Amino acid sequence: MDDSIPSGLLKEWKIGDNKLKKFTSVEDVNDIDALVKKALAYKVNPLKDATLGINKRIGLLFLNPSLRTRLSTQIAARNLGMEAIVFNVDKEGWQLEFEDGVVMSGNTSEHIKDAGPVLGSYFDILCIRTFPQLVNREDDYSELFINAFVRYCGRPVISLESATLHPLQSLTDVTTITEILQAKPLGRKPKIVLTWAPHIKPLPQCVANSFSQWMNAWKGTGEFVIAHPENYQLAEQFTKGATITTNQDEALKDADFVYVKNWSTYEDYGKIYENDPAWMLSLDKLKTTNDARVMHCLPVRRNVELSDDVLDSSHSIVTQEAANRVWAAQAVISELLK
Ligand SMILES: NCCC[C@H](NC(=O)CCC(=O)O)C(=O)O
Ligand SMILES: NC(=O)OP(=O)(O)O
Repeated sequence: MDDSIPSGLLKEWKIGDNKLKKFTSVEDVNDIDALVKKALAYKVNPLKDATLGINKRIGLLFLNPSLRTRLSTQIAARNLGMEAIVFNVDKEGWQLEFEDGVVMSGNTSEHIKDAGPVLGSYFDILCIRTFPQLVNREDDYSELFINAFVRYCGRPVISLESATLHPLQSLTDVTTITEILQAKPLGRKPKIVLTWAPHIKPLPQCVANSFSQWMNAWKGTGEFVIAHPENYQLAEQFTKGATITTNQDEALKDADFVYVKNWSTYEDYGKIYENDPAWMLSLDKLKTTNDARVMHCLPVRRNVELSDDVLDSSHSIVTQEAANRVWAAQAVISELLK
């Protein structure tokens, strides 16, 4: 499949100014398409702003594991001339406390109120990954960790996936869809389907929430459909505007893009109610689609969430999607550097 960007298009692109101050949600972005164009322009010419971040430092703090986010963000920063320092707080740092006013007589050794300003003195931009606990919905959905981080570090913050959202992933996803449609235009806006998939562990709702939020905000979305089993509805604040169904076959009809993701329950929070393998996308199910491209943020559990025959087929664009993480991160960092 040809996934290159037609070079003529690049000349016509006027890349707008997003005036980003932080990047924790689609709500921080004024113009999604401008950011996407910026990402695709970096893909064509990775080093076009190679000195923009010279003598600047970006700190990447991980409270949870990562492959793509950590590496692509470091590469993106390097392409802009920045020094990137990764800190695995969960393994190498003091255990951080994020709640205000607590008596710190338990496991946490350092408050974000103290660590935040210190980190802010070391770095020009700070990034953090903090998964949800999946125990108390109110706590997770208040985004306690990333909000405290934003509040106390005094620097522009990039979310590397928080308790409820994964905006760098979603920007990449919109970028990848745009890239594919530019290489092979449909002549109409695409039908995009987010489908739940089985998994063995209770997973965050972040990627699904975030994809829904971006799909609903993006002008390029034609029809956006979310398919999930009974009792797997996501938070309405992110899905409002989407068509929601429990009939996966119905959702898949004529789809141009199918985004596959597991999430745990939102209402009765953080549970697994359903693991019917019938929800796993197969080549057979893709027959009613418009030769759909299949997306997944990765990591993916093969033959649980997605079958080998789909992942290893030409439908799958998961590698292209993951590769594009670099350009999305580079677009965001460069906006924050301005
Ligand atoms: N950053 C991308 C996804 C991260 C996380 N997946 C996971 O934890 C998968 C773990 C596993 O399969 O063991 C999620 O769904 O939000
Ligand atoms: N998609 C994604 O965020 O991957 P990592 O968890 O490996 O960073």
